[in-house]
Amino acid sequence: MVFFSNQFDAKDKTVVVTGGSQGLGAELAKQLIIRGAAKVIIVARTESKLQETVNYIEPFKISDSQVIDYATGDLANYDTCAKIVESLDTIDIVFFCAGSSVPKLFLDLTPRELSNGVNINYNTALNFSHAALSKMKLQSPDHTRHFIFCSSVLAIYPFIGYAQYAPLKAALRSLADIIRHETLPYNIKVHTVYPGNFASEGFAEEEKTKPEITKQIEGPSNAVSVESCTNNVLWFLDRGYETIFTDVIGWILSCSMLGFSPKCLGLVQIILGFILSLIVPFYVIFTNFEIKSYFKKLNSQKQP
Ligand SMILES: NC(=O)C1=CN([C@@H]2O[C@H](COP(=O)(O)OP(=O)(O)OC[C@H]3O[C@@H](n4cnc5c(N)ncnc54)[C@H](OP(=O)(O)O)[C@@H]3O)[C@@H](O)[C@H]2O)C=CC1
Ligand SMILES: CCCCCCCCCCCCCCCC(=O)[C@@H](N)CO
Repeated sequence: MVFFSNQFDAKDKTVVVTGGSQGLGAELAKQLIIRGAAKVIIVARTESKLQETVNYIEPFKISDSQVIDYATGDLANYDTCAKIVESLDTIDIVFFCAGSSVPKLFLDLTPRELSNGVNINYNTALNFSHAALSKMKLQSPDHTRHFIFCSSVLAIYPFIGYAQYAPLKAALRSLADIIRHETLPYNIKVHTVYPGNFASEGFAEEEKTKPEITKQIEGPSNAVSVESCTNNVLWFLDRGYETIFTDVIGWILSCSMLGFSPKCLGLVQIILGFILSLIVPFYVIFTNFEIKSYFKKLNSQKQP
């Protein structure tokens, strides 16, 4: 399947993009309009930003019959998800892009930041996928529909600074794997994207609180542009991949944790997985050493 193009047909389809007011979601919405989607609905909490993005995408329409619209609401709330789904005639494709992280040391996070992490990164996808699937189940499965979950490389390698975020992205991997089973009768294909860093508005926000040690560890994942990240996602969707990475480092790290999820160049991953399993223990010793030095430095700065 993987070797044939056009496995992802957005033409004349109705697409919902959660978190579509900025970053990856907004760029995906634009590309889907360019690809001839009949209707693209972007969803987020801030109405002014949604209006701005709709105005930005409008000129990219390739036909007057296309619709780019928005819905406002907090998708961590189930009733909001249900209302948005109810307002649509049909749904063919959902991109679950809502998500954001506050990178800090665990004990520096406030209780509100902790619960926001769960709500924004997990509950938005949990609730909206449930509400959307309840509707899509009743539609005729005469063409392939798609769910695309946006996880993170951090679901594969979680490390210091991301306690508020990475565990929820790992939960998304699990949720997507389960929904992939449960949608088999409905001709809905489930994809999970594991992006590395990309330079969105959300990423710029993250950088403000990100501890030095976190920046140090994620050094090999340089932020790519939002456009390049979006193009990579669409390239792999077109070729039918269910597990998608947006940079090479993410794909390499994934070899250390293959499990039951669909593979991406599986045979090479298995071989690389073996090699990685020999290297990783040394990498862990090195990283632990770096983390201890970081805390020593922090403590010496605190005590004058
Ligand atoms: N940028 C990066 O480096 C990486 C990002 N990712 C993931 O990719 C996805 C897209 O990232 P990015 O483009 O950076 O995201 P941004 O932070 O730039 O945008 C997040 C979007 O989600 C919306 N959103 C947040 N909370 C809610 C909510 N409760 N209900 C509805 N909408 C919500 C925001 O709008 P509003 O606040 O108005 O609701 C905004 O539209 C996210 O899931 C992110 O975790 C993964 C790996 C790397
Ligand atoms: C042999 C072992 C080699 C190990 C190399 C380690 C490289 C680590 C790369 C981590 C990339 C993290 C990207 C985070 C993206 C994200 O989700 C945030 N921007 C939050 O949104």
